[in-house]
Amino acid sequence: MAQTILIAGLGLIGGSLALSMKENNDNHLIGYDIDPKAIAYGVENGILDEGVADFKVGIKQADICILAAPVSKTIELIHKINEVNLEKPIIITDVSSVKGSIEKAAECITSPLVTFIGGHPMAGSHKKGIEAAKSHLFENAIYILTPTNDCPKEKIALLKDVLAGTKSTFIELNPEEHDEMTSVISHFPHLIASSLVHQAKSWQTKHEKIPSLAAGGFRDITRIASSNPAMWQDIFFQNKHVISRLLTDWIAEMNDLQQLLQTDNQVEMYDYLVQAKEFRDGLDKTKRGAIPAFYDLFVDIFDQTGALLKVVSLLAEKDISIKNIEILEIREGITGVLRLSFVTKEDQLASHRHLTKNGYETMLEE
Ligand SMILES: NC(=O)C1=CN([C@@H]2O[C@H](COP(=O)(O)OP(=O)(O)OC[C@H]3O[C@@H](n4cnc5c(N)ncnc54)[C@H](O)[C@@H]3O)[C@@H](O)[C@H]2O)C=CC1
Ligand SMILES: O=C(O)C(=O)Cc1ccc(O)cc1
Repeated sequence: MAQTILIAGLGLIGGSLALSMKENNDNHLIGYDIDPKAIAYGVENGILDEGVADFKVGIKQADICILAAPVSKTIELIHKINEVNLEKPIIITDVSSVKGSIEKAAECITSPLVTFIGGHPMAGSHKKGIEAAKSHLFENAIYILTPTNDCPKEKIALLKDVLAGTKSTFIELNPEEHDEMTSVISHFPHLIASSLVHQAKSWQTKHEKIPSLAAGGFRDITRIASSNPAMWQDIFFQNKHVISRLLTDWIAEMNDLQQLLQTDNQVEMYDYLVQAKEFRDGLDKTKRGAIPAFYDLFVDIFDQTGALLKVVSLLAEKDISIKNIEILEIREGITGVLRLSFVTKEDQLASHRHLTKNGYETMLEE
């Protein structure tokens, strides 16, 4: 049955969810945002069927409401629900990167017409705003739901059905598990990535060439530091207890490493690196992680006019779609390296075969 869906918060995630739902069903999509420009963009570009200037007006019409504002603003919207005189049953979900504080706010909802099911699609980008929204953003990603134990199964099934266009895989967790796990694999790494960038920035005062030396490894490990600072600041404070615990463990571990260096303990340092490599390599052998990554292929090229075009044309011949291209280590007149990213392993392997056949030296990222 067609549903009326309100999306409150029309940014990267709200906009992408709207697009993914629009492609796959005939539901009526209403959008609300504190920024009227986001609503106008959604309506003018056919992402939404309708915009509303008042959250309370939108939620009264909706069968399903998706809260997609920053976490702290989503909590404020949840508190507003009690001010609305709802007239029909509604499923309310959210997309926040933190679930404990959201669940706590949802416990305050008094209306028996509301079923609250926390949600978190585990995909994103460094961009923000509805202009950056993509219908395929959540494809192959894990979509976490945090229903309470007494949540009716048919309501969970209906929500999954409405979100089917995301083409993500749903898993159910409780909010505590969610906040610990996402802290380990997403929130805390973000904090460390930003701190590494700060370290490079402060050493730049001594060595001004640091930015031009910052190569593959540094760029890989700090990529996420380029994401939306306002969003991450909010996430850190909403999940501050878990992040704080991880930070304490991390500081202790850094002190241990300092100790190994100062006591010239090469054996234990080697062991530390081997264990990290084994765990990291094991991650790649199992399934792709919760946040979709890409399959990379490194291709040696010569810095000649048209070198990039030649590689791209060869892959186009085979109808292979490239997700991302990065030129690494290019220096005038000598070989450089292209990093090509693919969505599937098949595309990665087919590109490897085709480019090798055409005389290119390539290296697969295993
Ligand atoms: N960006 C990412 O990579 C991911 C973000 N998330 C979560 O999604 C949520 C939204 O993030 P993005 O879409 O990336 O942010 P965004 O900055 O692109 O969009 C947020 C939107 O919410 C609107 N907004 C702010 N306060 C509001 C309020 N009180 N009422 C209605 N709208 C309001 C803003 O005007 C903006 O349009 C956050 O809770 C974040 O934790 C979840 C997965 C990935
Ligand atoms: O691309 C990445 O590595 C991300 O970290 C994207 C992301 C950001 C926030 C989330 O809550 C979930 C996923």
